[in-house]
Amino acid sequence: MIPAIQSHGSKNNFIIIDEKDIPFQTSDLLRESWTKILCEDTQTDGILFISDSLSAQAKMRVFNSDGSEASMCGNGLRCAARYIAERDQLDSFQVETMKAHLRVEQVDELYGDIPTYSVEISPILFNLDSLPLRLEEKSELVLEPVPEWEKDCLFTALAVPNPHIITNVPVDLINSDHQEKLASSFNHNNQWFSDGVNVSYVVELDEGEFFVRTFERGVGFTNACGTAMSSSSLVQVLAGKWEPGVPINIFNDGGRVKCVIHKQNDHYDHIDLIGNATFTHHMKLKLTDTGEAYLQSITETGEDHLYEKMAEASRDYLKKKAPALNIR
Ligand SMILES: N[C@H](CCC[C@H](N)C(=O)O)C(=O)O
Repeated sequence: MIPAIQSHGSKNNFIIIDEKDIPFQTSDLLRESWTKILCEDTQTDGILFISDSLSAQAKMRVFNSDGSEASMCGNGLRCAARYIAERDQLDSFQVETMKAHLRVEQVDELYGDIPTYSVEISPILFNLDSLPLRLEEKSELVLEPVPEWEKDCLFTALAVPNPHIITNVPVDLINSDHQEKLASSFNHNNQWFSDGVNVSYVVELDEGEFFVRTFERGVGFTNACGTAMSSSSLVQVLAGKWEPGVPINIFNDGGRVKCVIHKQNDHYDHIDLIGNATFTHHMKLKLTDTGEAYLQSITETGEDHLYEKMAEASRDYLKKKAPALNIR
Protein backbone atom coordinates (compact mmCIF):
# COMPACT_ATOMS: atom_id res chain seq x y z
CA MET A 1 0.00 0.00 0.00
CA ILE A 2 1.36 3.46 -0.89
CA PRO A 3 -0.12 6.63 0.66
CA ALA A 4 -0.70 9.59 -1.68
CA ILE A 5 -2.37 13.00 -1.49
CA GLN A 6 -4.78 14.55 -3.98
CA SER A 7 -3.99 18.27 -3.96
CA HIS A 8 -4.51 21.42 -5.99
CA GLY A 9 -3.18 24.89 -6.56
CA SER A 10 -6.01 27.03 -8.02
CA LYS A 11 -7.83 23.75 -8.86
CA ASN A 12 -4.86 22.60 -10.97
CA ASN A 13 -5.01 19.07 -9.57
CA PHE A 14 -2.01 16.92 -8.68
CA ILE A 15 -1.39 13.63 -6.91
CA ILE A 16 1.59 13.86 -4.54
CA ILE A 17 3.65 10.65 -4.14
CA ASP A 18 6.64 10.55 -1.78
CA GLU A 19 9.11 8.09 -3.28
CA LYS A 20 10.30 7.05 0.18
CA ASP A 21 6.94 5.22 0.40
CA ILE A 22 7.69 3.14 -2.72
CA PRO A 23 9.18 -0.21 -1.61
CA PHE A 24 11.54 -0.46 -4.62
CA GLN A 25 13.78 1.69 -6.80
CA THR A 26 11.32 3.22 -9.25
CA SER A 27 12.06 4.18 -12.89
CA ASP A 28 10.97 6.88 -15.32
CA LEU A 29 9.02 4.26 -17.26
CA LEU A 30 7.07 3.42 -14.11
CA ARG A 31 6.53 7.08 -13.20
CA GLU A 32 5.16 7.62 -16.69
CA SER A 33 2.79 4.65 -16.62
CA TRP A 34 1.63 5.37 -13.03
CA THR A 35 0.87 8.92 -14.12
CA LYS A 36 -1.18 7.92 -17.14
CA ILE A 37 -3.24 5.33 -15.20
CA LEU A 38 -3.80 7.33 -12.01
CA CYS A 39 -4.52 10.65 -13.74
CA GLU A 40 -7.05 8.91 -15.99
CA ASP A 41 -8.68 7.28 -12.93
CA THR A 42 -8.86 10.49 -10.89
CA GLN A 43 -9.14 13.11 -13.69
CA THR A 44 -5.98 14.76 -12.33
CA ASP A 45 -3.61 17.03 -14.29
CA GLY A 46 -0.42 15.30 -13.21
CA ILE A 47 1.67 13.63 -10.52
CA LEU A 48 4.33 15.26 -8.32
CA PHE A 49 7.04 12.76 -7.31
CA ILE A 50 8.89 13.89 -4.17
CA SER A 51 12.32 12.43 -3.44
CA ASP A 52 15.53 13.17 -1.53
CA SER A 53 17.98 15.79 -2.76
CA LEU A 54 21.69 16.16 -2.00
CA SER A 55 21.50 19.93 -2.49
CA ALA A 56 18.04 21.02 -1.30
CA GLN A 57 15.41 20.00 1.28
CA ALA A 58 13.78 17.74 -1.28
CA LYS A 59 13.34 17.20 -5.02
CA MET A 60 10.13 17.55 -7.04
CA ARG A 61 9.54 15.98 -10.46
CA VAL A 62 6.31 16.74 -12.33
CA PHE A 63 4.67 14.43 -14.88
CA ASN A 64 1.76 15.69 -17.01
CA SER A 65 -1.33 13.50 -17.31
CA ASP A 66 -0.13 12.28 -20.74
CA GLY A 67 2.97 10.86 -19.02
CA SER A 68 5.39 13.52 -20.28
CA GLU A 69 7.78 15.06 -17.73
CA ALA A 70 7.97 18.85 -17.47
CA SER A 71 10.84 20.92 -16.12
CA MET A 72 8.60 22.95 -13.81
CA CYS A 73 5.10 23.35 -12.37
CA GLY A 74 4.18 26.44 -10.36
CA ASN A 75 0.84 25.31 -8.88
CA GLY A 76 2.37 21.90 -8.22
CA LEU A 77 5.38 23.40 -6.46
CA ARG A 78 3.05 25.11 -3.96
CA CYS A 79 1.43 21.74 -3.19
CA ALA A 80 4.82 20.01 -2.95
CA ALA A 81 6.13 22.83 -0.73
CA ARG A 82 3.26 22.33 1.71
CA TYR A 83 3.78 18.55 1.75
CA ILE A 84 7.53 18.90 2.44
CA ALA A 85 6.97 21.72 5.00
CA GLU A 86 4.54 19.59 7.00
CA ARG A 87 6.62 16.41 6.64
CA ASP A 88 9.87 18.08 7.74
CA GLN A 89 8.39 20.77 10.02
CA LEU A 90 9.88 23.74 8.11
CA ASP A 91 8.44 27.07 6.93
CA SER A 92 10.87 28.01 4.17
CA PHE A 93 13.47 26.03 2.22
CA GLN A 94 14.64 25.20 -1.29
CA VAL A 95 13.22 22.52 -3.59
CA GLU A 96 15.33 20.98 -6.34
CA THR A 97 13.55 20.87 -9.71
CA MET A 98 14.81 19.69 -13.09
CA LYS A 99 16.70 22.87 -13.94
CA ALA A 100 16.73 25.03 -10.81
CA HIS A 101 16.71 25.09 -7.00
CA LEU A 102 13.70 27.20 -6.06
CA ARG A 103 12.85 28.98 -2.80
CA VAL A 104 9.45 28.17 -1.25
CA GLU A 105 7.79 29.44 1.92
CA GLN A 106 4.48 29.46 3.74
CA VAL A 107 3.00 32.98 3.77
CA ASP A 108 -0.06 34.77 5.14
CA GLU A 109 -3.28 33.29 3.85
CA LEU A 110 -4.66 34.69 0.61
CA TYR A 111 -8.17 33.88 1.88
CA GLY A 112 -9.54 32.56 5.18
CA ASP A 113 -7.51 29.70 6.65
CA ILE A 114 -6.43 28.32 3.27
CA PRO A 115 -2.76 27.21 3.45
CA THR A 116 -0.91 29.68 1.21
CA TYR A 117 2.59 29.34 -0.20
CA SER A 118 4.91 31.59 -2.18
CA VAL A 119 7.17 29.80 -4.67
CA GLU A 120 10.00 31.15 -6.81
CA ILE A 121 9.56 30.92 -10.57
CA SER A 122 12.91 31.10 -12.35
CA PRO A 123 14.95 31.18 -14.50
CA ILE A 124 13.23 33.58 -16.91
CA LEU A 125 14.49 32.94 -20.45
CA PHE A 126 13.52 34.84 -23.60
CA ASN A 127 15.86 33.19 -26.09
CA LEU A 128 13.64 31.14 -28.42
CA ASP A 129 16.06 28.20 -28.21
CA SER A 130 15.03 27.79 -24.54
CA LEU A 131 11.44 26.78 -25.45
CA PRO A 132 12.39 25.71 -28.22
CA LEU A 133 10.58 27.81 -30.84
CA ARG A 134 11.76 28.07 -34.46
CA LEU A 135 10.44 31.34 -35.96
CA GLU A 136 12.09 32.84 -39.10
CA GLU A 137 15.47 34.32 -38.04
CA LYS A 138 14.14 35.55 -34.66
CA SER A 139 16.02 34.93 -31.42
CA GLU A 140 13.29 36.49 -29.22
CA LEU A 141 9.53 37.14 -29.50
CA VAL A 142 8.33 39.88 -27.14
CA LEU A 143 4.97 41.59 -27.75
CA GLU A 144 5.19 41.02 -31.50
CA PRO A 145 2.63 40.00 -34.13
CA VAL A 146 2.82 36.54 -35.70
CA PRO A 147 0.18 36.80 -38.43
CA GLU A 148 0.23 33.05 -39.15
CA TRP A 149 -0.98 32.52 -35.58
CA GLU A 150 -3.51 35.37 -35.22
CA LYS A 151 -3.47 38.64 -37.14
CA ASP A 152 -4.61 40.99 -34.34
CA CYS A 153 -2.57 39.70 -31.37
CA LEU A 154 0.89 40.46 -29.94
CA PHE A 155 2.69 37.32 -28.75
CA THR A 156 5.44 36.79 -26.19
CA ALA A 157 7.50 33.58 -25.91
CA LEU A 158 9.38 32.72 -22.71
CA ALA A 159 10.58 29.73 -20.69
CA VAL A 160 10.43 29.62 -16.87
CA PRO A 161 12.00 27.17 -17.63
CA ASN A 162 9.03 25.29 -19.14
CA PRO A 163 7.83 26.87 -22.39
CA HIS A 164 5.05 29.46 -22.69
CA ILE A 165 3.33 31.54 -25.35
CA ILE A 166 1.32 34.46 -23.94
CA THR A 167 -1.04 36.90 -25.64
CA ASN A 168 -3.57 39.48 -24.41
CA VAL A 169 -6.92 39.02 -26.13
CA PRO A 170 -10.45 40.49 -26.21
CA VAL A 171 -13.18 38.50 -24.41
CA ASP A 172 -14.78 37.29 -27.66
CA LEU A 173 -11.50 35.61 -28.70
CA ILE A 174 -11.01 33.79 -25.38
CA ASN A 175 -14.66 32.69 -25.56
CA SER A 176 -14.08 31.16 -29.01
CA ASP A 177 -12.33 27.90 -29.95
CA HIS A 178 -9.34 29.87 -31.28
CA GLN A 179 -7.06 29.09 -28.33
CA GLU A 180 -7.80 25.36 -28.42
CA LYS A 181 -7.15 25.18 -32.18
CA LEU A 182 -3.91 27.19 -32.03
CA ALA A 183 -2.57 25.40 -28.91
CA SER A 184 -3.47 21.96 -30.27
CA SER A 185 -1.58 22.75 -33.48
CA PHE A 186 1.49 23.80 -31.43
CA ASN A 187 1.40 20.48 -29.52
CA HIS A 188 1.22 18.19 -32.54
CA ASN A 189 3.59 17.96 -35.52
CA ASN A 190 4.24 21.59 -36.45
CA GLN A 191 6.94 23.84 -37.86
CA TRP A 192 7.42 25.97 -34.73
CA PHE A 193 7.47 23.94 -31.48
CA SER A 194 9.40 20.66 -31.56
CA ASP A 195 8.67 19.97 -27.85
CA GLY A 196 5.20 21.51 -27.54
CA VAL A 197 4.28 24.61 -25.50
CA ASN A 198 1.80 25.94 -22.92
CA VAL A 199 -0.49 28.57 -24.51
CA SER A 200 -2.15 31.32 -22.43
CA TYR A 201 -4.77 33.92 -23.38
CA VAL A 202 -5.00 36.92 -21.04
CA VAL A 203 -7.97 39.28 -20.53
CA GLU A 204 -7.38 42.59 -18.73
CA LEU A 205 -10.03 43.05 -16.01
CA ASP A 206 -8.87 46.27 -14.41
CA GLU A 207 -5.63 47.98 -13.42
CA GLY A 208 -3.41 45.25 -11.97
CA GLU A 209 -6.08 42.56 -12.47
CA PHE A 210 -6.04 39.97 -15.24
CA PHE A 211 -7.75 36.70 -16.16
CA VAL A 212 -5.52 33.92 -17.57
CA ARG A 213 -6.66 30.72 -19.28
CA THR A 214 -4.05 28.13 -20.33
CA PHE A 215 -4.05 25.19 -22.69
CA GLU A 216 -1.28 23.12 -21.10
CA ARG A 217 1.25 21.01 -22.95
CA GLY A 218 0.69 17.37 -22.01
CA VAL A 219 -2.71 18.02 -20.42
CA GLY A 220 -5.03 20.36 -22.37
CA PHE A 221 -7.12 23.10 -20.73
CA THR A 222 -6.64 23.21 -16.94
CA ASN A 223 -8.32 25.41 -14.33
CA ALA A 224 -5.02 27.23 -13.89
CA CYS A 225 -1.33 26.94 -14.77
CA GLY A 226 1.06 28.49 -12.27
CA THR A 227 4.05 29.03 -14.54
CA ALA A 228 1.66 30.46 -17.15
CA MET A 229 0.06 32.92 -14.71
CA SER A 230 3.54 33.99 -13.61
CA SER A 231 4.69 34.40 -17.22
CA SER A 232 1.49 36.30 -18.07
CA SER A 233 2.17 38.68 -15.16
CA LEU A 234 5.64 39.37 -16.53
CA VAL A 235 4.18 40.10 -19.97
CA GLN A 236 1.91 42.76 -18.40
CA VAL A 237 5.02 44.42 -16.92
CA LEU A 238 6.76 44.23 -20.31
CA ALA A 239 3.68 45.85 -21.86
CA GLY A 240 3.84 48.69 -19.33
CA LYS A 241 0.54 47.64 -17.73
CA TRP A 242 2.07 46.93 -14.33
CA GLU A 243 5.22 47.47 -12.24
CA PRO A 244 7.87 45.11 -10.88
CA GLY A 245 7.77 44.63 -7.11
CA VAL A 246 4.01 45.21 -6.76
CA PRO A 247 1.64 42.20 -6.39
CA ILE A 248 -0.58 41.63 -9.46
CA ASN A 249 -3.93 39.81 -9.11
CA ILE A 250 -4.35 36.93 -11.53
CA PHE A 251 -7.78 35.29 -11.80
CA ASN A 252 -8.31 31.90 -13.43
CA ASP A 253 -11.08 29.34 -13.87
CA GLY A 254 -10.07 27.76 -10.58
CA GLY A 255 -9.75 30.88 -8.38
CA ARG A 256 -6.96 33.43 -8.10
CA VAL A 257 -3.28 33.96 -7.21
CA LYS A 258 -0.91 36.88 -6.77
CA CYS A 259 2.37 37.29 -8.65
CA VAL A 260 5.28 39.64 -7.97
CA ILE A 261 7.84 40.33 -10.71
CA HIS A 262 11.39 40.90 -9.44
CA LYS A 263 13.80 42.94 -11.55
CA GLN A 264 17.51 43.30 -10.67
CA ASN A 265 19.32 46.07 -12.60
CA ASP A 266 18.04 45.53 -16.11
CA HIS A 267 17.28 41.82 -15.75
CA TYR A 268 14.01 40.07 -14.83
CA ASP A 269 15.37 37.87 -12.09
CA HIS A 270 12.43 35.79 -10.79
CA ILE A 271 8.69 35.82 -10.12
CA ASP A 272 6.94 35.06 -6.81
CA LEU A 273 3.82 32.94 -7.35
CA ILE A 274 1.57 33.19 -4.27
CA GLY A 275 -1.51 31.03 -3.85
CA ASN A 276 -3.26 28.13 -2.15
CA ALA A 277 -1.96 24.63 -1.55
CA THR A 278 -5.08 22.58 -0.80
CA PHE A 279 -5.05 18.90 0.11
CA THR A 280 -8.47 17.55 -0.90
CA HIS A 281 -8.10 13.79 -0.37
CA HIS A 282 -5.92 11.13 1.24
CA MET A 283 -5.39 8.22 -1.14
CA LYS A 284 -4.16 4.65 -0.82
CA LEU A 285 -2.52 3.12 -3.88
CA LYS A 286 -2.28 -0.63 -4.37
CA LEU A 287 0.68 -2.15 -6.19
CA THR A 288 0.28 -5.00 -8.69
CA ASP A 289 2.98 -7.67 -8.87
CA THR A 290 4.24 -5.99 -12.07
CA GLY A 291 4.83 -2.78 -10.11
CA GLU A 292 1.85 -0.86 -11.51
CA ALA A 293 -0.12 1.31 -9.09
CA TYR A 294 -3.85 1.79 -8.97
CA LEU A 295 -6.22 3.67 -6.68
CA GLN A 296 -7.52 1.49 -3.84
CA SER A 297 -9.19 4.11 -1.64
CA ILE A 298 -9.71 7.86 -1.45
CA THR A 299 -11.09 9.89 1.44
CA GLU A 300 -11.93 13.60 1.58
CA THR A 301 -9.96 15.87 3.93
CA GLY A 302 -12.77 18.43 4.05
CA GLU A 303 -10.39 21.28 3.08
CA ASP A 304 -11.94 21.94 -0.31
CA HIS A 305 -15.13 23.44 1.10
CA LEU A 306 -13.18 26.45 2.34
CA TYR A 307 -11.35 26.79 -0.97
CA GLU A 308 -14.67 26.59 -2.83
CA LYS A 309 -15.78 29.74 -0.95
CA MET A 310 -12.79 31.62 -2.37
CA ALA A 311 -13.36 30.19 -5.84
CA GLU A 312 -17.03 31.22 -5.68
CA ALA A 313 -16.06 34.76 -4.62
CA SER A 314 -13.55 34.91 -7.50
CA ARG A 315 -16.19 33.75 -10.00
CA ASP A 316 -18.64 36.39 -8.73
CA TYR A 317 -15.95 39.04 -9.09
CA LEU A 318 -15.21 37.89 -12.65
CA LYS A 319 -18.90 38.07 -13.56
CA LYS A 320 -18.91 41.67 -12.36
CA LYS A 321 -15.68 42.69 -14.09
CA ALA A 322 -16.08 40.74 -17.33
CA PRO A 323 -19.77 39.77 -17.65
CA ALA A 324 -19.25 38.44 -21.22
CA LEU A 325 -16.40 36.11 -20.19
CA ASN A 326 -17.42 32.43 -20.29
CA ILE A 327 -15.91 30.90 -17.12
CA ARG A 328 -15.17 27.18 -17.57
N1 LIG B 1 2.06 21.37 -18.58
C1 LIG B 1 3.30 22.01 -18.13
C2 LIG B 1 3.74 21.43 -16.77
C3 LIG B 1 2.77 21.80 -15.66
C4 LIG B 1 2.76 23.28 -15.44
C5 LIG B 1 1.54 23.84 -14.73
N2 LIG B 1 0.59 22.91 -14.23
C6 LIG B 1 1.94 24.86 -13.68
O1 LIG B 1 1.25 24.98 -12.67
O2 LIG B 1 2.96 25.57 -13.92
C7 LIG B 1 4.41 21.73 -19.16
O3 LIG B 1 4.39 20.66 -19.79
O4 LIG B 1 5.29 22.61 -19.28
